[in-house]
Amino acid sequence: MQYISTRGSAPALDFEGVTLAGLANDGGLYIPAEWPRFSEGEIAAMAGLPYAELAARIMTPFIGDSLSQDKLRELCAAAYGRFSHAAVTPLKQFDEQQWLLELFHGPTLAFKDVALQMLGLLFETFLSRSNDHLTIVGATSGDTGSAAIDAVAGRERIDIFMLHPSGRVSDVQRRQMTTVLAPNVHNIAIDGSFDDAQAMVKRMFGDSEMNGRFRITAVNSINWARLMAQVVYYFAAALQLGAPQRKVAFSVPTGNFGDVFAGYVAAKMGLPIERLIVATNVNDILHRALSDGDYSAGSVTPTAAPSMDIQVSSNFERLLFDCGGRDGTALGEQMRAFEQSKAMQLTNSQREGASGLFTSTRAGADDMASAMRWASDHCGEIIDPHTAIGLYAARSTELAKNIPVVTLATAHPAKFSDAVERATGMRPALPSRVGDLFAREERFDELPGDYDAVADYVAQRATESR
Ligand SMILES: Cc1ncc(COP(=O)(O)O)c(C=O)c1O
Ligand SMILES: N[C@@H](CCOP(=O)(O)O)C(=O)O
Repeated sequence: MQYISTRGSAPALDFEGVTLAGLANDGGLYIPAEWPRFSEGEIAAMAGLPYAELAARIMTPFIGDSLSQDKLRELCAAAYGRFSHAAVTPLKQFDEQQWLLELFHGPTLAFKDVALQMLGLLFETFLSRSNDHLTIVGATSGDTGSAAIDAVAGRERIDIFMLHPSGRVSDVQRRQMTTVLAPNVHNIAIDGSFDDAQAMVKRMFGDSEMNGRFRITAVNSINWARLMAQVVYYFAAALQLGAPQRKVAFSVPTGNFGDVFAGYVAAKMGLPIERLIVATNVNDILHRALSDGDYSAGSVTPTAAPSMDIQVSSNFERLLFDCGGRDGTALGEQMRAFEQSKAMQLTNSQREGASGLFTSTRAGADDMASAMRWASDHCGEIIDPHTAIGLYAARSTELAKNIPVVTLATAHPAKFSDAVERATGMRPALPSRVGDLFAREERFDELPGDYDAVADYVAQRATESR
């Protein structure tokens, strides 16, 4: 399998190459040169497989000969062996049509673990071949940070620098990052939003001095391997609900467009998906883009679903590339203009391509709180604010009654206990697997939202640790 850049001028790479590269060197994102496709019979044969085996089957065509089948199965068993639920991503029924896919049974209580446990092992495997050293530079609105840190803390050939927006993540989210005191973990609170942090990370990839000296890679969903691993749970859920004979819809709480793009990939691979519902909070650039073509970023409004407080959604570029005729040169121009003006209008082919599968809904604070109360009052389930946005969108989208709608439960409610308590009157307790989080020492540095300050910090620490 070869991967190409959405901006058309970076070299094509194999799976090992894209995993270690993160972002393409023309500023684009890597995407498979063509979509692998399973037949209906091949999909039917996956029903009932244990999660780790299903993961190996789905990942095989993307990995090509970068890993042997034995090694791939070993890594999947290790990655998904750390989940606290035997099903890894269990499915629950809410009513005749509504279902919940719980993606938060990993070590850091959010869906990010599903991909990052695997990515940490992939980095380790590929680095052991070259004896090289990697510098991970990532941005987080709260969940990617802890999941990535958990996946690589203490690994000898890796340093991780994680930027979070100061004061804009929950206490649990911050502590899950800042109480990991392994010497290769460097937490930075920046003065700014997640978008500011993400822009600095992308700029560092294009900074030939930094990238040349430190071999920078990504743990954000700009890294293709993240999305590949997220495709698996769409198959897992749909197979339980009758796929490939029955179509299923998914409602996905969306920020950086990675999770829902993994659903799009599942559809491209042959999974019969009726609709992908993109659920946003008031930071609704994706809702505006999908409903009337207006992709223009305003300033970020802090909400009770902080992980979705994002305006510039990295993975939307992958969709625009695939739906808009895979013209990297044209998309490169369109994206560079967007980076300057922070506004663009989707082309007709991009809009038509997206409308076949995607629909979108924006949820305000009251919509989110009422969805939390509905889940609690009618189904006895406490859900987190991000999941609530997905559930609100799922329940407000008109679909035929025989189509099951699966809301992705992206985080454990205890990560956002204040917001959950405000909406439902109930305060969810932290599961014992995160331990004594509030008794642990924290360590992080604060930096201004300034690229040079962050680059100097990374350069100094990365040099010291070699
Ligand atoms: C809990 C939670 N829900 C939803 C999202 C949105 O997912 P994505 O950025 O893949 O669209 C995030 C952050 O990414 C998150 O942490
Ligand atoms: N919500 C995310 C933001 C980063 O998204 P990613 O999926 O691209 O890593 C977070 O929690 O950090």
